[in-house]
Amino acid sequence: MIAAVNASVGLEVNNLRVQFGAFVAVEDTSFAVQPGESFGIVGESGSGKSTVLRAICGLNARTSGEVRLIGEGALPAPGDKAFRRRVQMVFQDPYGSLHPRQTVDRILAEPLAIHGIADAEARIERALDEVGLSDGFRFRFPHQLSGGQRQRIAIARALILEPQILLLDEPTSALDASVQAEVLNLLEQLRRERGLSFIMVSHDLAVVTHLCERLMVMQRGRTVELLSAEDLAASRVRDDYTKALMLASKGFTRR
Ligand SMILES: Nc1ncnc2c1ncn2[C@@H]1O[C@H](COP(=O)(O)OP(=O)(O)OP(=O)(O)O)[C@@H](O)[C@H]1O
Repeated sequence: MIAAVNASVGLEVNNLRVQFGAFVAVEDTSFAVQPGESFGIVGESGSGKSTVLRAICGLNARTSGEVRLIGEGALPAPGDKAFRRRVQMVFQDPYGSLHPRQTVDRILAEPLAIHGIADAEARIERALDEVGLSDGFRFRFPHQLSGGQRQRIAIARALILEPQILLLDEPTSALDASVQAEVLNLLEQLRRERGLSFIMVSHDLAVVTHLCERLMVMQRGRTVELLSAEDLAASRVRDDYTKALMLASKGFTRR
């Protein structure tokens, strides 16, 4: 396993607003994720959670507001190639996000080629090892993997550039309960070992509180409240919408 080589880096979002045509999907959204922190974004479908993650990566066309890294030393701005290397995204549906006609080997080599990194062999081997898959998986296609294995490959692809922040968009929602727990535990282990910061989106409070220390609740593109996982577990919740989400999340318990 690799120890964290760089100090942890966090991220701040100020007054984010994202518009699709006349529709405002996200507005007045501000939050800060401290270096090494695990931060969750929850809300029902369509509340704007994924749009916030995509905005951080610069993937939405009409976006205003500020996104910046926080931590020691000179840090790259969004739009810089170095920012994209430090901030990596893991998508909800690994079947959709992994190229169906590429072997694992090529899937993992691609980001290295884009960023001009030479020691592909060693990095691929290490990334597979870190997500608990042996070298024997290197030449399989996505359809030759289980759902949990596909998600592990998607995580390995995100890790291969040694980022400092992972943006996780419903990383376990396509998996059944036991595999979901395995992948969440793997993510938590990687976060601790690498000193990563996480921003994780989910509609499921049980999943978010398994992994996150603080969270933001969103409804119709706006922040309902910011609270700690402890507050949530102790039902120190102000807003009725958050209370309704708690009721809807069966099996919601603090880890
Ligand atoms: N490219 C786009 N063009 C137009 N509207 C969009 C686009 N992307 C998202 N939206 C709209 O913005 C709103 C927020 O979408 P978003 O995907 O961020 O929600 P979400 O909370 O992540 O939902 P889910 O949990 O279902 O993924 C939705 O009403 C969606 O239809």
